[in-house]
Amino acid sequence: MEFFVKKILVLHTGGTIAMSEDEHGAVAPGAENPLNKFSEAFTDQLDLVVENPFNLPSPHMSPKEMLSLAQRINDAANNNFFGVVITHGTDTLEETAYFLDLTVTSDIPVVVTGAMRSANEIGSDGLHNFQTAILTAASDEAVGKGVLVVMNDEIHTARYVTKTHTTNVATFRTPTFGPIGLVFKHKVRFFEQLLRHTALPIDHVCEQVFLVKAYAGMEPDFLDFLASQATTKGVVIEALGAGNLPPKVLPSLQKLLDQNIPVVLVSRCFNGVAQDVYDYEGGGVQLKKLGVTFCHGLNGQKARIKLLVGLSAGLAGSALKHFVSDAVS
Ligand SMILES: NC(=O)C[C@H](N)C(=O)O
Repeated sequence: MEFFVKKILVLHTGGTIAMSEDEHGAVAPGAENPLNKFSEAFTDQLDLVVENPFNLPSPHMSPKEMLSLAQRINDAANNNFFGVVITHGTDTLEETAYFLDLTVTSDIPVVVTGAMRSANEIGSDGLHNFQTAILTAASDEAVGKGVLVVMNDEIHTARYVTKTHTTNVATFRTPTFGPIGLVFKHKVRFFEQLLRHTALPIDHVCEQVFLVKAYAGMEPDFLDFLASQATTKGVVIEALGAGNLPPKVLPSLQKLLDQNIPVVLVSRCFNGVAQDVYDYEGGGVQLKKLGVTFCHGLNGQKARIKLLVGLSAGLAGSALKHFVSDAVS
């Protein structure tokens, strides 16, 4: 029987996993990504093709870079790659991972990973995460699971995972649902499966989609400002509790909706799903009647990515509402 060597595309994009610490403890990128030294590590079992599309701290990442990654992955899927590993800074990793989840049209495993400690720090987690991400991307069970985030021996879905700690290596968690698999010493095990959605291929990104967090005593100024800007394409609001807002902002929401600017609501709570439960002034029942779209199950930054992808794909009106409101669609 012919021995089939799986071809894995590795895309290094920067972040702490590609950085080192200096003698004063400051962490920064160097001229060479330290992970490039380890590309040979799996060559007898896998054919690793390594590319360095950019070397950015992830706060420098934007939907334009995310789109170029999606295009490269779609291209790789058509060229006999079994899977893809992306190394990425952790600050915005969940946004890139979810963007790819929504826009990569193939079923091949796509695994995003990063590190909380840079390459030369004691207890550095980069190489281990890189290795387990490769193991996952090469596993037959990862096919058709959507984009995955592998960190600290856990496998999370791009749709629900979030960064929960500023520095701890166990920072990536999936509130409400939990991880869907684990990486054992030499094996990948899945325990759950996500309801899949159909990806939306896009060829450009419309970036003027804003994210606003609600708080006690919120004044309408910021939403009014967004409503006054001709460039505003959409607004996501992290609302209070089950999905409520201070009454003072209702006229600003009306101004946005009157201009057909979609307003999407999620909860600022760490767990749970925004719903139209309360019928007091500013409560979810009234917000829904006003025309606000409730996004079920995503956090604010991911609802923003979903709205941005929907708008970039040309969706509008009820089609956009349906796409954004259901995390599964
Ligand atoms: N751990 C990390 O990667 C954090 C870093 N600031 C980044 O996202 O690029």
